[in-house]
Amino acid sequence: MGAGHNKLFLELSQKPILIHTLEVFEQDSACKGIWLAVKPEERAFIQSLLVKYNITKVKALPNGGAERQNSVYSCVQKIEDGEIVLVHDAARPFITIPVIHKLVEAAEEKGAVIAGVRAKDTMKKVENGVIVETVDRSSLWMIQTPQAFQFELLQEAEQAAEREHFLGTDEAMLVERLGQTVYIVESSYENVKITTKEDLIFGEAILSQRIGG
Ligand SMILES: Nc1ccn([C@@H]2O[C@H](COP(=O)(O)OP(=O)(O)OP(=O)(O)O)[C@@H](O)[C@H]2O)c(=O)n1
Ligand SMILES: C[C@](O)(CO)[C@H](O)COP(=O)(O)O
Repeated sequence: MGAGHNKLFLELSQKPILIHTLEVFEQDSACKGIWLAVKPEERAFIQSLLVKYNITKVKALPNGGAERQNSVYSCVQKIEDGEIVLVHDAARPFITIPVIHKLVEAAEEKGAVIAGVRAKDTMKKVENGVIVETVDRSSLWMIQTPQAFQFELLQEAEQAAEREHFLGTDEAMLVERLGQTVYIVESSYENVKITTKEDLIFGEAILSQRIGG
């Protein structure tokens, strides 16, 4: 993003991205608690934001790690018990309560369910600037968060990955390694991960359309 500081503090419609994300879970009456991994040097500022925006469901703010998976592990260690746990990127502020509920309902039945959308573009595998394969996109999905799991399954998957020094790019990979089936719930193309500057423009457009409509 090149923001010079944590991109999650950048504002969309005069509110930090982090707060947009937290507000969705705050407003979801089915959400019993939020565990938020933070950089130690940002903890006090984040606590002040939670007070300012009246975010009340945060149960703990453990230290995050070098990689996303390490941060998730810190949070999972702090959760004492639970039924369904959702892992969500703070950088995906446009998640909606209906998608969250679809995930939770499916996870209650199936154990492991993740959000995703179908690939829209033609997909090719490229090596050293050369096309090596055109991949059949009919079975390709772009994976998002939330990723929802029965708590004990996520705990087991996280502990196994930690023990075996396996680093994945999402939680489903850790559960797949256990031989467990992971299911998909169709989400929305609006649930983007704010990654580059253009995503801020998409984000403002999504918000103005939601407020306007
Ligand atoms: N060490 C890390 C890195 C990322 N995340 C979480 O993972 C999400 C998705 O990661 P992303 O934003 O893509 O990665 P960053 O490394 O934070 O950002 P960037 O790629 O823009 O530098 C972040 O919103 C944050 O919630 C985390 O908890 N711990
Ligand atoms: C979990 C994720 O958001 C699914 O798309 C993504 O894999 C996170 O990856 P990042 O490299 O940490 O952004």
